[in-house]
This record gives sequence, structure tokens and C-alpha cells, in this order.
Amino acid sequence: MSGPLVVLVGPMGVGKSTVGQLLAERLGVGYRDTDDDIVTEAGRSIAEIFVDEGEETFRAVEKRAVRRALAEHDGVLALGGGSVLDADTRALLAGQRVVYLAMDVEEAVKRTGLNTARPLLAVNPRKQWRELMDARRHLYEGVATAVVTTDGRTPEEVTQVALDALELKEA
Ligand SMILES: Nc1ncnc2c1ncn2[C@@H]1O[C@H](COP(=O)(O)OP(=O)(O)O)[C@@H](O)[C@H]1O
Ligand SMILES: O=C(O)C1=C[C@@H](OP(=O)(O)O)[C@@H](O)[C@H](O)C1
Ligand SMILES: [Mg+2]
Repeated sequence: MSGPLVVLVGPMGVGKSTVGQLLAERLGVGYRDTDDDIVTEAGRSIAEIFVDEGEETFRAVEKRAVRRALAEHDGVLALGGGSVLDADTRALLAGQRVVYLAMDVEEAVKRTGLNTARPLLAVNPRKQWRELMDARRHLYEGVATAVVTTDGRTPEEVTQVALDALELKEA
């Protein structure tokens, strides 16, 4: 199987970036995050790209960033939470080892409700979360080869559960 050793998907704030770095350390491989790639390339924050150019442009940039990272990176790759909205991206994820980090809506509101860096949640976070998960849950499940629930677990515990689920050898 070519491509990353592990790809992480799931909603904003579920811990893809946090767990991704821990997982990479435990596995002794590199870590990459498509949101970071986008920020580096654009020289602006994700929020600025959303405000200046709109979500559609962001999604096009994101699609290219994901394609490139899947082709180039062989370690742990964390994707932005909305990457799976794109059908071509979902097709590229078929055949990859993909972990869906999941959480319920209340946990999501708790973790991200007050975080203005995430433009999709700027107004009425609980309602937005419900709508967002209703629209995306099946997409995350569709690309996942493993699902790891994060509610009530520390990032270290989530990392351990992911390692157990993946049956990958540690470094
Ligand atoms: N298992 C967890 N329990 C509690 N807080 C967490 C957990 N995982 C991540 N966080 C916190 O939630 C926030 C979002 O985490 P992050 O890794 O950036 O998520 P993502 O990349 O999925 O958007 C951070 O403040 C992080 O410290
Ligand atoms: O779910 C989404 O649509 C988004 C998730 C964010 O990444 P994280 O999932 O890493 O927070 C970021 O790409 C952007 O704010 C949009
Ligand atoms: Mg992230």
C-alpha cells in the first residue's frame, strides 16, 4: 500500500492534529497536517482564507493539498475536517488506512464552542455542530477503516486505542 502509514479524519477539534503528532511519535514516523500545508502555502490563516476568498476557494485549495500530501507523505497524515466533503478525495482515500476520530455533539461544543479560529462555528455552535455532523457522519464512516471514539479519553488514551485498532508496530 503506497501513501501515508495512517490518515486521520474526523470533525474539527476531535484531536486529529494532537493525536496525529502523538501517533507519529509512537510509530517513529513523520507527521503532516494538510491545514498546516495550506497555511504555509497561502501565508495566511485558515480563517483569513475563508473570510477573504470564501469556502469554495478554500475547498479547492484543500483538495489540492490533500492530493499532494497523500502522494508525498509516508507517515501520519491529519486532514482538515471538511476534506471528506469532496468525492474525488474520498475516492483517493479508498485503499488507505484511515482512522475516523469521533466524538458526540456535546463533546464537540465543549472543545470548540469558544474557538473563533474555526470559521464554520462562529454562530450558534451547538446547532451548527448538529447540522455539520448530520451532513458528514456518513462520509467519515464511509472512508474509515477504523473508528476511534474520543469522548472522555485523553489524547494519549486515544492514541493508544488507535494503535491497538491498527495493529501497527511501534518504533
Ligand atoms: N482527547 C481529547 N480530550 C480533550 N481535549 C482534546 C482531545 N484531543 C484534542 N483536544 C483539544 O481539542 C482542541 C482541538 O484539537 P486538534 O488536535 O487541533 O483537533 P483537530 O485537528 O481535529 O481540529 C485542542 O485544544 C486540543 O488540545
Ligand atoms: O471541518 C471543516 O470544514 C474545517 C476544519 C478545519 O480543520 P480541523 O478539522 O483540523 O479543525 C479547517 O480545515 C477549516 O476550519 C474547515
Ligand atoms: Mg487539525
